[in-house]
Amino acid sequence: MSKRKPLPVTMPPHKPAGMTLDLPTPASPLKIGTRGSPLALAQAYETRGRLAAAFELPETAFEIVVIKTTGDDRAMIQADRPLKEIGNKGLFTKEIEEAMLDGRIDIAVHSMKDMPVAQPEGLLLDTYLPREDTRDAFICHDYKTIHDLPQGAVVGTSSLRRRAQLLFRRPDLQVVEFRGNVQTRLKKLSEGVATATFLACAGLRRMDMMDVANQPIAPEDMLPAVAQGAIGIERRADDARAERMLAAIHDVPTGQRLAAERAFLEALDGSCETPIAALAELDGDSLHLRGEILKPDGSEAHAAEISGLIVEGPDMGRALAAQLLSVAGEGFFEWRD
Ligand SMILES: NCc1[nH]cc(CCC(=O)O)c1CC(=O)O
Repeated sequence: MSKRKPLPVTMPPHKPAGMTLDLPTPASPLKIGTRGSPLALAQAYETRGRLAAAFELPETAFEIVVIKTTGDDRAMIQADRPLKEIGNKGLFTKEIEEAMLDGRIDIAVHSMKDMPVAQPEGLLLDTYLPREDTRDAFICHDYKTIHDLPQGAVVGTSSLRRRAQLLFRRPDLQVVEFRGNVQTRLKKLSEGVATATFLACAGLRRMDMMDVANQPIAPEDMLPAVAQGAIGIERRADDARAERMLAAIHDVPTGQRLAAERAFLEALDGSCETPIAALAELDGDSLHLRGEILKPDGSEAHAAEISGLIVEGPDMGRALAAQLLSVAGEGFFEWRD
């Protein structure tokens, strides 16, 4: 009986002839594009850390390139002006995607909940890091839950979804615009501009601010935004190096969940102007999807859920959207232009 000699551990993985992996080096780094907010930077560092670990590269083989977007421009974004008036399509992504198409950056790191369902020609957004906590947190110094807030209390949020969900439960409350990054909003809260606000647990965790998120809200009480808690990494469709590198850090379960949630969003033709919530969860080989649509003033809300095989996720997303649209009836989206 002949035994095969085990391969020496130092032997490089088999590569077909002519296909070099062409990894980045400090002299020729992989350029990671990101916005400059503390949360965006934390997400870019996490991406860099995972890529460096997967390919045993030093951090200097990567360059973080901060890109200012229209959405970050303080003069453009006056605190009291609704984002939809400024034209929110690509507000936080346009300049980053242009930089990628120009080759100034190789990949871009995004919060998936801020990303439209379709990307510009030539770009792909199909890599996701393992999803964080998907819940919203109730941020309030004096009260534990929405229901404990006094009559007429002021709540700050710039999220149409959170505003609608809140007013659906507590029509007496007053909602004020709370623009800016997480730190800015927390500052406004401590200055007394509002009694309470909401922030995603995921963002707080990624910035090591879990003490702030001490009042997480169950999805039964506030269904999160589509893709909340997921980081996505975008690349040029023709960049073979980026494709191979990102494949090594992609989280398949997160991709399956987002496929169902984003199909739901797409079927509703959702944008930042539409209060839409959805959450997919996996259990073995099945997927459970919950969805909700609301009127912006919280006067009406419709929720439904669906279960099936993971592979049917996108179909379930579309089916759930169709079901909610038929329940809501024609005219539900009438306020939309
Ligand atoms: N729109 C801003 C935004 N985009 C993603 C997150 C949090 C992180 C995430 O949900 O992945 C936040 C801030 C917040 O909602 O508290």
